[in-house]
Amino acid sequence: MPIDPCCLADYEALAQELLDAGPHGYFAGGAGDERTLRANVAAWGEHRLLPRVLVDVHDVSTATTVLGTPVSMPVLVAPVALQKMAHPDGEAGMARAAAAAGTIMTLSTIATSTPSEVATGAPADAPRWFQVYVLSDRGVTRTLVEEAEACGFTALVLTVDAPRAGRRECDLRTGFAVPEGIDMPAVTSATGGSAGITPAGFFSLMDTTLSWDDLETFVADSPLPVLVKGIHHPADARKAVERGVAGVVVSNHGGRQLDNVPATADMLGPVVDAVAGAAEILVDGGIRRGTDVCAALALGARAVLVGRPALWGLTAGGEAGALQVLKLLQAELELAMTLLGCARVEDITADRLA
Ligand SMILES: Cc1cc2nc3c(=O)[nH]c(=O)nc-3n(C[C@H](O)[C@H](O)[C@H](O)COP(=O)(O)O)c2cc1C
Ligand SMILES: CCCCCCC(=O)C(=O)O
Repeated sequence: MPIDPCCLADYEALAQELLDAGPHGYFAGGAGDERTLRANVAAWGEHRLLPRVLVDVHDVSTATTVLGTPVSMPVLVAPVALQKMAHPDGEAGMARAAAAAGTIMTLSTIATSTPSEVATGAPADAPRWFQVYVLSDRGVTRTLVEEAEACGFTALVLTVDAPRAGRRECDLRTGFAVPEGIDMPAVTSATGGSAGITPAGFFSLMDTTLSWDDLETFVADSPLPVLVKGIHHPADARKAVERGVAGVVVSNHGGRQLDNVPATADMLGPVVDAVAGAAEILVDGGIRRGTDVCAALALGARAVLVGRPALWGLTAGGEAGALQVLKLLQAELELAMTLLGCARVEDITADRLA
């Protein structure tokens, strides 16, 4: 790595230097005018933290549990497609990094490795989640989910905010399409090959009839706990909980789907209130600092997920780079907790927000 990165923005700059314009635009870009993409980052900074002093912080721990699984910190790795396009270590490298950091990695349906490749390429006992896109060819989706279940993945994350691709103008400008030599097994199963496919082309494979009844059936039939990802509206969070989900991920897909929706920092509180403890609430979008994690927890999230930051680490240094990013976030979180007067994650409560 050319410079010694000391914050996530440094990894972002490194990744931009390393990637060609097409892949960089695909990874970094958002939808439309990218208002939501920018707002996601900015809004965490608007939730100011209010420390308590003279609290014993000689032994601060970032450890917690998510859906009952112990993790070293309330920071998980979000599902991100096409990781071998960032670095040859790909999703297996990301899974090893997450395992070494003591946290959970979520494998995308649109990964460049199958669930079994990731399971064999990373420590067997590390908890991993599988993200589900329901394609029109539901057989492809079913086969992947069954593979993930058989390989020991411990939860399913059903993404519901992407019946079509958002208007991703970076991709339109660069003419981004998946390069030769990068295979996405799910796409190859559905279409016979993945080279040359565009994001809009991929999303045209989605089952746009997906409904609340489908969610109910999916949850009822699943041997694994199900989280629903891409919830914006508090009433949808309640509907999901009524259908039995174990967790709700407040997410706008990193500002890549509908532009001009609120930042996730601003959607989180109303969802927490609507769910009222009936399921765990996670949030992603724009988390770039340990202080952002504190704000999310103070607003009621059980944990956060990071998408691009982990990907920038992977781009910059493969598995080791992704691990550095996760460790950096953990160190920032531990410092923020110390200065906030919170020795334990559960001490980060609403009264720590100004
Ligand atoms: C390049 C890229 C690919 C993504 N691929 C997926 C995906 O396959 N499935 C999914 O549910 N979300 C996907 N997401 C959304 C992320 O899971 C997550 O919601 C988002 O990245 C969080 O915002 P952040 O990047 O600011 O942390 C993707 C995001 C990016 C940036
Ligand atoms: C060309 C592959 C597109 C995969 C789409 C994955 C995704 O969710 C995203 O936001 O991008």
